[in-house]
Amino acid sequence: MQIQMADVLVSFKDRRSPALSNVSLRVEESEHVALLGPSGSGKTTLLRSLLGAVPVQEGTIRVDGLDLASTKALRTIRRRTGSLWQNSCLVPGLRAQTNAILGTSAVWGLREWVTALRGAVPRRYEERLSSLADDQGMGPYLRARVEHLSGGQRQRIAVLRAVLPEPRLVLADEPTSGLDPVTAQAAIRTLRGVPGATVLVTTHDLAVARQFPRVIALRQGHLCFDGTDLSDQDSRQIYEGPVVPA
Ligand SMILES: Nc1ncnc2c1ncn2[C@@H]1O[C@H](COP(=O)(O)OP(=O)(O)OP(=O)(O)O)[C@@H](O)[C@H]1O
Repeated sequence: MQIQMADVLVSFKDRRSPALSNVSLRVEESEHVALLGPSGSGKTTLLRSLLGAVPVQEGTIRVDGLDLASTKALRTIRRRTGSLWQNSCLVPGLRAQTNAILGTSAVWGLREWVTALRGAVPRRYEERLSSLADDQGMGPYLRARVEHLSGGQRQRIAVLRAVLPEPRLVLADEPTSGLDPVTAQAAIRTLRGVPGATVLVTTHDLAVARQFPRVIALRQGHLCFDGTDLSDQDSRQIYEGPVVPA
């Protein structure tokens, strides 16, 4: 899906400075973008704004040409998006595999609900889930209850949940936090493996960001970098330099 943000301002109540200031950017269909920036610079807010989850006081956001100011457009975009957030909320008491398929529930029929409620995986997702889980090293844990998984294992189940419906937009907020380098690599591969999807991933890991064809950075709510190659000097500027909007 194509994303167009024009002069977006997001300001939270009781905050001195806006979380996003005058942000304009365009991301093309199928583009894969890493979003960098110091803690509190507005990365999560930017992702959330694409799902209408934060108050946008000024500017416009269009996803797939649809203006997110419309509730109907928002519903459409949310249906086509797979997302993963920090402290990804998995449903306790359910198996990992049930959590992993939950993102597909909008299209389940009665038989699939019954299968899922029994803790099994509806047939049409079995093969894809098993192959994605194996790639994440999660095959042996699919039948475990999520509260018996480690933080990193839960994170990987959240990755599976985000991509299983084959969304057209993938939004992932720090998907590699808490993962070892090999597992982090697998998580990024899975998130970027949805055919044709536009992918936006926030990260604090420069090595992860450098794997993406495009990197965008925020500093105190302003866009401060947008490019294809992130040099060491660029990264120093993003984290330590003065706030100069791109
Ligand atoms: N719901 C909210 N209410 C009030 N302030 C908020 C809210 N969400 C975010 N903020 C503020 O907006 C600013 C940007 O936050 P955001 O979570 O987008 O940053 P971030 O770049 O994702 O940070 P991190 O890397 O630490 O996750 C911060 O100053 C934060 O305190």
